[in-house]
Amino acid sequence: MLKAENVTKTYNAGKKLALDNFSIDVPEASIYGLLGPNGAGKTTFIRIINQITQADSGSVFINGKKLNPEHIKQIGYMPEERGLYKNMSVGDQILYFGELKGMSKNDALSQAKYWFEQLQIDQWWKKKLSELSKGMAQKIQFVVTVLHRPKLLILDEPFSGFDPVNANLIKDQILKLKNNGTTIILSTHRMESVEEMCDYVALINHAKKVLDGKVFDVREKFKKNIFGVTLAEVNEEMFESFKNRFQISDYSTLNHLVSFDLKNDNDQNLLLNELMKIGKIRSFDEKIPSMNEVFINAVATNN
Ligand SMILES: Nc1ncnc2c1ncn2[C@@H]1O[C@H](COP(=O)(O)OP(=O)(O)OP(=O)(O)O)[C@@H](O)[C@H]1O
Repeated sequence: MLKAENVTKTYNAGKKLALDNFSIDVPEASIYGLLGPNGAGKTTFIRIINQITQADSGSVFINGKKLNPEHIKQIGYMPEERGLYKNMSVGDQILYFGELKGMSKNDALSQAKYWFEQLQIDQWWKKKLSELSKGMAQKIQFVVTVLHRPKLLILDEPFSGFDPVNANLIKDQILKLKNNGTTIILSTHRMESVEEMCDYVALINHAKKVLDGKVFDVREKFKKNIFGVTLAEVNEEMFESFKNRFQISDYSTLNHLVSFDLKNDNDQNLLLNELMKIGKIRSFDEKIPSMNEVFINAVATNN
């Protein structure tokens, strides 16, 4: 749905390179995580898509068409620094932003009604923004972002400021939007959200893309052939000899259970066979690195 080809952007008359030949492909109706350390270039890319700033070179396409001002109405952008008017009422604010996106008043009202029900905020219409808490205001910002039914939704840290219950509420709404065909770019530092929600990710470091792909494939790529094992009723003598033959790390004994991580360069079925002789197998699973580990690893190796 969105394609970026060799996008390069500099600031300060070319002295500061913020994006260096950045290319990605965002499939339709997917959630695409845009990750990277502070200052990597994520916001710069998002601003280019939103036409707040222009790339020095390279191109961005939406559904095969070169990015142009007509696309703005198809995009919903929730920036990290939220931009609502403190002294305006919630209702007026929503109608104003709806109008900016080309909606009729009636359409904006009926969409607002839908979202106010979904987010359980029916009583807030007449309140001033200054009367709302940070999390409450953020719900309004979310409504403003999705009101005009954008085909492309760009969310920058959408969960910051929400308590766990409201974060879940917003997460479910984002997943629902995706299931209904919206394409979503999610920029976040919360790796657990990436694991839970994203289909694809790209990681930017020092202005360059250092990896991209399906979340599952990216995690698989970083795995180190480590298996976690828990055994009960362990034969101590056999376990000692096993320990001397295989590489064991993170060993612990608790409530008659022995758990350890095992680096396995052998066939895993053979390994399981060996383990079965030592005790009763309670669990045996391959350790796939978390997105947090992938992030730290990828950034460390690309510094
Ligand atoms: N208007 C600007 N003028 C000069 N330099 C800028 C400007 N905006 C961003 N930069 C620089 O460009 C680089 C990329 O910044 P960007 O805001 O895109 O990073 P980011 O990945 O969004 O970071 P964060 O996770 O902290 O939000 C940084 O080194 C930043 O200092």
